[in-house]
Amino acid sequence: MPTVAIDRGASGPVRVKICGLRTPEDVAAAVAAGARYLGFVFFPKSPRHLEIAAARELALEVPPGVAKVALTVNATDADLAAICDAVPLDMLQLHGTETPARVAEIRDRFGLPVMKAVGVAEAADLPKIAEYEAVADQILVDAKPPKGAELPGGNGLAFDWRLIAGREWDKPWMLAGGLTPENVGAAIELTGARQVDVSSGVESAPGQKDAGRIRAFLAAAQA
Ligand SMILES: O=C(O)c1ccccc1N[C@@H]1O[C@H](COP(=O)(O)O)[C@@H](O)[C@H]1O
Repeated sequence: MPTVAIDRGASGPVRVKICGLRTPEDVAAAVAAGARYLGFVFFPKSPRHLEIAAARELALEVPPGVAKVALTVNATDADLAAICDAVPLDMLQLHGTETPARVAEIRDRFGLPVMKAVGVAEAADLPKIAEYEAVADQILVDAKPPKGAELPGGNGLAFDWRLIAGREWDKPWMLAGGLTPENVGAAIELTGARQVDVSSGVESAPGQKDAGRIRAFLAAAQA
């Protein structure tokens, strides 16, 4: 059963997702700092990739009330089944080119809330959000990766937040892409985001989380 409510987060502090956790120390630091979502990456090209057994061990350490999110990229049903069977999860984050129909299929088949990432670089990218709102439980509004990028996310790249300033969507949403302890306050102020997601911005090197930067990010997001 999911341990967190999925809503707009209108009341209370801004909710933070720390993504790409790889060690028990990472999990402990994110939980102690007050993260509401923890992301585990299942994408072998990523420096944050986890084997399923390792993710299971980490997920078992997460207290109730903190959502455990599996990030996948164009995963097959077999891949998803292997992850969902072994790892206690609260949500799937789909970060590839999954179509709205595929998102709906995954949501039905695996019985978990789904957050679909939508890449934004210009105003013409925004209508895609509405397409996915119809089938996903949450939308992750992320920076579109540069052409030819190895990773479809986790590149530490921000988009022009003015593109979504004051925008409202029907479904809960989260802001991502190049957020850091230094810029997250401005990003929240400009966009009105009530949920934010970070990976590279709380690392000392790719895949190496930094407990001090995790604390600083939470403090800045919730200031
Ligand atoms: O973090 C990764 O390695 C990753 C790999 C493949 C797809 C998405 C990935 N990360 C997600 O990307 C956004 C933004 O990350 P960043 O803060 O700009 O580094 C975030 O949602 C991560 O969950």
